[in-house]
Amino acid sequence: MKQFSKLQRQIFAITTTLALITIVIISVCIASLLYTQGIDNAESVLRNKNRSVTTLIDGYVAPLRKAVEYTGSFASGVDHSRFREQETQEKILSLFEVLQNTIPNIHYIFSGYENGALLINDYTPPAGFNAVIRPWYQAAITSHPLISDGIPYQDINSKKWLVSFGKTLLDGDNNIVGVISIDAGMDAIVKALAIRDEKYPTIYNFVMDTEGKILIHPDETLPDTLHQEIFSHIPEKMNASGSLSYDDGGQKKLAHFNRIDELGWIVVTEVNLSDVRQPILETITSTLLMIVLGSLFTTWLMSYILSRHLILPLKKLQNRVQEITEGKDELDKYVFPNNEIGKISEAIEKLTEKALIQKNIELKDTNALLSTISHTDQLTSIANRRKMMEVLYAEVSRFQRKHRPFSVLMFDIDHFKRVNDTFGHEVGDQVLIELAQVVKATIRNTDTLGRWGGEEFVIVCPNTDQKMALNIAEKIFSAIHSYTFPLQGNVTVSLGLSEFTAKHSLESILVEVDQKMYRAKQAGRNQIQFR
Ligand SMILES: Nc1nc2c(ncn2[C@@H]2O[C@H](COP(=O)(O)OP(=O)(O)OP(=O)(O)O)[C@@H](O)[C@H]2O)c(=O)[nH]1
Repeated sequence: MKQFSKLQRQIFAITTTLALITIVIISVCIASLLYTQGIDNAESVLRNKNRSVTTLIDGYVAPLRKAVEYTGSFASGVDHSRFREQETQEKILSLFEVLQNTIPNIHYIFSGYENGALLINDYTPPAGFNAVIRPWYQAAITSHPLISDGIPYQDINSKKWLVSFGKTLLDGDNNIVGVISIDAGMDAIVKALAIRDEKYPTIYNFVMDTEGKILIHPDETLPDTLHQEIFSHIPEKMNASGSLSYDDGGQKKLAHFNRIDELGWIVVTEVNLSDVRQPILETITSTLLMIVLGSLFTTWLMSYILSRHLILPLKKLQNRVQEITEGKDELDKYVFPNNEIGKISEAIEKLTEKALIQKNIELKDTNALLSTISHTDQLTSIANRRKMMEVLYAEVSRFQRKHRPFSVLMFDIDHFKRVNDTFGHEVGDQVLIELAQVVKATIRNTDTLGRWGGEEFVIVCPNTDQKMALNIAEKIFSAIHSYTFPLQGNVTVSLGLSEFTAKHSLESILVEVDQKMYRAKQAGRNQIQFR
């Protein structure tokens, strides 16, 4: 699994926290905005529906009321005060017929008179019929001189819902002689009220009168009942229209009403609040979901971009520094970005390289010093026994590969114990130092002089056969003899030498020169043994 760096986790934590805070703030704002908008929208739907139903009812009723006005006026050419005359009755009935045929919604058009008589086409009133006591007659009298409010009623025979408008008929002296009335079918109105809405399935319309009595309702069992719940919420000082919310037996409702004053009707359009809230909550949920997903994606994208621009160069820098310190030849191919981080990274990279080069130089110097120390005799500053072994090993190898001759000389100061005993150890040391310098000055640069131990010395001479070695030994002898040491004067040495041959090994030639040196001692010291 991919390991995230600490910086990546911190960037992710910061961006996520900021995103969550933003999500919460935006969510609350958007949720309240959407809720308010949703309710406004529902109110606007209610208002529009209510208005269209009201307009439809208005349009439906207006010609009927006009017909009532026209029929009852002298403009129709009928004098209703002469209703008892046969000729007038025929005139009235033929006018009714014309109106019934031209205005589509008229179910019945009829007139009643103060003597109880009824004038109507295609209907025979039952025996003893008295127009004056009929509700439509009384309503028109009550509303005089205006047209009576539209009163819905169910026809006994057809069971159809009808609405009735009536108006008083006057003689020349403005005395009431009867009532003209039109009954119109309410099918179209009931149909308009019953139209459903796809978005809000519980929307419906109904009509009630100014006392809260339901006049027309899609549920045909309800007319003639009181609707106290909504009526109590409609403002007493009656506005032409308005919105309200109320509690209808535990069901919260949102409603809009419109008054049709000339009918005394209130058209109400209402909907269950839960029905309105449902789509709002769905919109809020889906919107918030999109916001959350969008924000989380943006957060991830921000983290990714920040990581690419901030963390990747730093990681590469870390790798590069590691590679430099590990001394890798081929460095990562990554090119740092052209920004502050890239510039800092390049500077650190250069600094690391510089520091490493400096360290390497110091290390080389230290190693060289260590090598010198480990190969140098502390007292005389010439090669020590370890160095001489290395030189010998190298010469033996070269001899074996290239058959290049070389010789080994070993010498020891004669009676050195006496020097120490007579003049002290420090003088002895000084003799060793000076002797080494004298010998070193005598031999070639290519020859290596080393202290083998105590007062014993070894010289390895490359490209030197036995004869040449003897020559060197004699030069050394002559140099030592001619050197005068400050306190003890002259010293002598006993020397053994051998040329390395194919029969020798590194160990055997050392044993051999040591034995020759011993023989020189035995033979009286201050001499060279080469056989
Ligand atoms: N001052 C000093 N003396 C040393 C050092 N190394 C060895 N010696 C002395 O060298 C002397 C060697 O004595 P011996 O082995 O008896 O040899 P010698 O007295 O030189 O006699 P021959 O070799 O037989 O001629 C001893 O007294 C050692 O203490 C050193 O580094 N400094």
